[in-house]
Amino acid sequence: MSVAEQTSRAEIGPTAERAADLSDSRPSIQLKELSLSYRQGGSEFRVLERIDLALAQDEFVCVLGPSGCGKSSLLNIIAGYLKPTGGTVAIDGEAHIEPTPQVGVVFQHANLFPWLTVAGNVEFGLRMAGMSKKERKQQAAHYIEMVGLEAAASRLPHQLSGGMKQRTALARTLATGPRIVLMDEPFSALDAQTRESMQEHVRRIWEQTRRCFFFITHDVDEALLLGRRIIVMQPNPGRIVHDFRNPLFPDAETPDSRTLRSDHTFAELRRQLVSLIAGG
Ligand SMILES: Nc1ncnc2c1ncn2[C@@H]1O[C@H](COP(=O)(O)OP(=O)(O)OP(=O)(O)O)[C@@H](O)[C@H]1O
Repeated sequence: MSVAEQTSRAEIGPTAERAADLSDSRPSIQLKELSLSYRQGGSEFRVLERIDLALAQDEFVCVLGPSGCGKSSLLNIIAGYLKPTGGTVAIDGEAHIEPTPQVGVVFQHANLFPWLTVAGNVEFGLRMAGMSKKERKQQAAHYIEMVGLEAAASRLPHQLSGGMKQRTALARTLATGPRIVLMDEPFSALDAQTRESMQEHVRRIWEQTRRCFFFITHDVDEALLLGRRIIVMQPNPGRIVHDFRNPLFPDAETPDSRTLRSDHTFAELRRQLVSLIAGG
């Protein structure tokens, strides 16, 4: 590849070049003119303003932005936990206003039931949904295997490492069959080595499931290594300032982290993203 080609590949385009518009897949989740404000004293504090976003059913989207730009608020609205002040959220054209099994969430902390084993935690939502014992055991075993925890299925949460707890949380969320999986900085409490291994797990799981993953992170490297599409937000009020396809994934192939990091464009994309997040 020529230097000119490498440079253009590393250029982050303007917001106008919406990644969603370039997508072949039909949108699964659609946010239109979304806004969120809180009343503080006598005045209004605008957290999110005019967010328009279409998420396709098989995308891996990473959301980056400085602290306080409204990333978690946006995720909580998509999850149905928070009601926007304005605008709409729709799943397959249907208004989405409250939590539904179609939207799964993985938080920074796994929040497992301490009295249930890994298998018990993964089965819990399935039991609540009325699935038969045999079926939910099979379903849970499938997802426990997917996250690589077969050998730990009968352990209690206090017998698990941080990474294992997060893998259990991911299996629990995936087992309920959501259309979209929202993840709010799921690896930020983990050490660097565990974090890298979790990134490989998530990348492989996305490959296998091809569901929409909406992944919030503060870590530019993490976004570049995982996100096929990257969204950058800015605060005051929180809005999307960039939304682009990650040029490190030019096709359907999913190279591993080492290959991606050694790509000529990785460092340049990283530099541009750090500058964008800093408001450059
Ligand atoms: N219940 C609330 N009342 C008033 N302001 C709130 C409330 N919840 C959030 N905010 C404000 O909304 C803004 C966005 O918060 P949010 O947690 O969504 O940001 P964030 O980008 O996820 O931040 P971080 O990266 O630090 O987690 C912040 O300024 C926060 O103080």
